Amino acid sequence: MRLVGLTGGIASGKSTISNLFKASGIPVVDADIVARNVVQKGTGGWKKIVEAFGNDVLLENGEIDRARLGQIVFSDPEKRQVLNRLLAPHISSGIFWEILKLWIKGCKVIVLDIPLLFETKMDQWTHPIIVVWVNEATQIERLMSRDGCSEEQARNRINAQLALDWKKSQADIVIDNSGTLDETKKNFEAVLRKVSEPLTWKERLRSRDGLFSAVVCTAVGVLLAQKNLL
Ligand SMILES: CC(C)(COP(=O)(O)OP(=O)(O)OC[C@H]1O[C@@H](n2cnc3c(N)ncnc32)[C@H](O)[C@@H]1O)[C@@H](O)C(=O)NCCC(=O)NCCS
Ligand SMILES: Nc1ncnc2c1ncn2[C@@H]1O[C@H](COP(=O)(O)OP(=O)(O)OP(=O)(O)O)[C@@H](O)[C@H]1O
Repeated sequence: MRLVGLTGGIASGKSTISNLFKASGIPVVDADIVARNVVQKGTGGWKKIVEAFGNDVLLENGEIDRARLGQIVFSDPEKRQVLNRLLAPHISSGIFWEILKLWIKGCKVIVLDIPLLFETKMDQWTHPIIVVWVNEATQIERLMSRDGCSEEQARNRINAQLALDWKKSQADIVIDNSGTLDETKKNFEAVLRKVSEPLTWKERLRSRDGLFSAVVCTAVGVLLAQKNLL
């Protein structure tokens, strides 16, 4: 099994690229969706948030008021660290279960769309690592227009993550998404070819079928050896 890391900066275009992967038949685990599921009303993550941040971050229906919590944590690094620390175990185990489900199905290549791949050190589990990069002016412009936020709020969100240029320097593959969507789709074709290359031996052993073959071969080997010894 090949675990492809997909990351970048906020609003750099990760979801745009993960949609292209999905359209090409490659399954994607989306850490933002996992992070939303683990804080649904009544879950362990929800309880921890209410304990730490109080009822002020709840909507009338009891769900987390994401806009309110976002305002708090993106303007206060200490509170953001608290939130990160509380949710990290829930998010990583949620991602693990999603991978396990796809492994059981026999998927050989899985894309992990994780905005904080480097920040959470999950990069060590993925190869290759794809970084979706945009220049800063474009990133701010797209973030403001998508989320309807001010430039200051956009900069706060960008500064809550490691620098996108540094992430770019750590990437195996960089997708420059500063141009038009058509240009990005064209760049994506080469990336898809690279990601879909035949699995290495190690990756094959990590896949469901590879592990099954290894177990069968070992069992047959042991049986033959026992027969020869008798
Ligand atoms: C703060 C919250 C409530 C804001 O919710 P909101 O719906 O406005 O944003 P959403 O969840 O869609 O995230 C949008 C983007 O913000 C960035 N982001 C989210 N959380 C963080 C964080 N803790 N630090 C830095 N950037 C973050 C990511 O690039 C993400 O793609 C929410 O982002 C959250 O619960 N974050 C903590 C969980 C987390 O770490 N998520 C990232 C998964 S790796
Ligand atoms: N090449 C492009 N040209 C124009 N707009 C784009 C391009 N790529 C992405 N966008 C737009 O920019 C915004 C951010 O893109 P997207 O949601 O894919 O980023 P993201 O990295 O997944 O964001 P987040 O970190 O918040 O999850 C969206 O409104 C999207 O439609």
